[in-house]
Amino acid sequence: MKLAGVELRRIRVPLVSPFRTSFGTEIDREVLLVRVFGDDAEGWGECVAAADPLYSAEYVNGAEQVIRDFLLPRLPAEVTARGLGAAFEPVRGHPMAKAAVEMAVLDAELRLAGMSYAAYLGATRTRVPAGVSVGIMDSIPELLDAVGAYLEQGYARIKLKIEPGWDLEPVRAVRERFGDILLQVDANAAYRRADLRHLAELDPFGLLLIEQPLPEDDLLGHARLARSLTTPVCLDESITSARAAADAVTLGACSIVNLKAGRVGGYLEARRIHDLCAAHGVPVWCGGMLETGLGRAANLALAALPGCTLPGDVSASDRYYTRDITEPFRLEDGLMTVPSGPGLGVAPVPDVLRAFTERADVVRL
Ligand SMILES: CSCC[C@@H](NC(=O)CCC(=O)O)C(=O)O
Ligand SMILES: [Mg+2]
Repeated sequence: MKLAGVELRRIRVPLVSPFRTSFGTEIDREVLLVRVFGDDAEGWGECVAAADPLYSAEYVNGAEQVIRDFLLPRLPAEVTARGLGAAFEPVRGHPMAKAAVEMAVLDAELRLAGMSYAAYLGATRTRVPAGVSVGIMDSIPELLDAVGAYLEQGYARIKLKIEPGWDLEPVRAVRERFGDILLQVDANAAYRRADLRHLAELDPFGLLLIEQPLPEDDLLGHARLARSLTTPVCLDESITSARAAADAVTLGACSIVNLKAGRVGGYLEARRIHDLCAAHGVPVWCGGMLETGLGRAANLALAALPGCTLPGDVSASDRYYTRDITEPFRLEDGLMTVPSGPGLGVAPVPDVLRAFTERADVVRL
């Protein structure tokens, strides 16, 4: 399709409560939205890079600059989402920036074609079970209250953020209070090879998986850990592309993969990782980056692919936001409905978007 321009919009959305991980605490989300428009369509993309480069090397101000200065000048006159991989290839790295542009172009294309993200990606379900990510808390009682409330709401799986000093005790407390619920942990690379014996003490708790215990570039450390654990190792930050996924699985560094479009450069690469893992019997599930309803819509389409056999971090809008910029996604009977409208199937609510907007400008092409 022919694009006339791209709007870059920065919004700030408060979180319902602080979200603490091993790499820091977020109290609000500074989000970069990308809106592409042409004579016959528009499409929305959400950049998942946070304000600070703590989850990975990207950060929202940097992503915005990379999009302005290096990606938009490379947009071909006739643009397709499939063609962006080659167009953006000369730009090294910056997968979250690239993913945001691709997401917007794909949305515009699919709205024009009257096809949903779910249909395009190959979703096989119209509703998916939702897992929820629970941050590090100040006390065990506070954690148990939060987990109890999420289970009350119907979440199918609990994921606990852990770090050295907050791992065995919270897992034990949740197991003792709530029994054999689906339970997993995510360390966001907080441990080191010296901690392998300590991490093996998680085995008795029957966790679904332990997510990214070691640094993203330590595949051999994860392979050594995987050989010493009964708990499956899942990788997140390490899986930066389909090739990285193939290498991690071949090396035995993981037996489960967290799918995140922003981390791998877009939903097309995420689909390729899904297909590769499915072909080798490696379960995948859709991870999250505290997306607004725009990214949530695309993630639900991804979560509905056949290889996504574990509940994803695809929680309802109110897990993070009192007001989402789209109509809120709700959890019903423990399930999230996959949008079925053209493209993302959702769009920002204008007056809510205006209320959260800090600045916006259009880059004419
Ligand atoms: C700010 S933490 C974002 C990355 C984290 N994401 C989550 O824990 C799930 C977030 C969500 O529910 O969107 C992860 O490493 O998997
Ligand atoms: Mg993770």
